[in-house]
Amino acid sequence: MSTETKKFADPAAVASGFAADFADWFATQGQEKITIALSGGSTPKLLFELWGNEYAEKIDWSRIHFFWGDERCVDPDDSDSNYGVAKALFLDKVQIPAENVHRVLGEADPDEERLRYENEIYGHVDIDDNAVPEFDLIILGMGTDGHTASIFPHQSQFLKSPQVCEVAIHPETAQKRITLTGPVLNRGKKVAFLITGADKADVLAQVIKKEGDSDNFPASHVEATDLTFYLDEAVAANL
Ligand SMILES: O=C1O[C@H](COP(=O)(O)O)[C@@H](O)[C@H](O)[C@H]1O
Repeated sequence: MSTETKKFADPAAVASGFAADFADWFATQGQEKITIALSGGSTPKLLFELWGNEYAEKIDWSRIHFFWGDERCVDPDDSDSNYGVAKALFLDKVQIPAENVHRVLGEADPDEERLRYENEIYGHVDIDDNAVPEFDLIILGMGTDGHTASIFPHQSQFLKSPQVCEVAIHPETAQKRITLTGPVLNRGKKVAFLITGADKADVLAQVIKKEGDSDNFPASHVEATDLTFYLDEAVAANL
């Protein structure tokens, strides 16, 4: 297992640093089809803008199949939709076949969609001996409460769920979400956290140092074999 921490001056530098590493990693991938789970929220927006502009012609996007680590149960054109954000900033700007974009149907019944999405994942992603999907790359974020994907502290049972996806509930808004579970996050062949902002510095230090309340933060339970934290100076202040 290798865990690396990379620090950058600000959120824009985090996005550029990750995008550059991503391009290098992509160049080493021999397989025709590459499976990637994207994160949502505010942090990856700068990355999506870079991919949609500077990297539009630099990557053969047609080899990539995109999935989502989590999605809010809203219409795809709702401003809360993780898919909607990626589509507007990036997917609409690059040459990628529509069939390579595997969005969670946020507008569907969550319990039915959880199962449909699991099948969609099984149709494209390698699995291990225990039928756990192994994405080539999973990009994650972390909330101020230590949640990752949509595994929140009050639903930490999803960290060990035998399912591929679960229906999560946001602790404050009660918004339903579909999330990949802990075993799937941990089986990602490569996992990258992009985390920025002073308001997450305290929690991040506990997550990385495995101190304090770290056990209660879902992000601290991601233990993939190839794990990298891309951080800005503000969030890395207490490391
Ligand atoms: O709700 C979510 O939160 C986390 C962190 O988001 P951020 O806005 O603090 O960057 C994100 O990773 C997840 O995908 C998203 O749905």
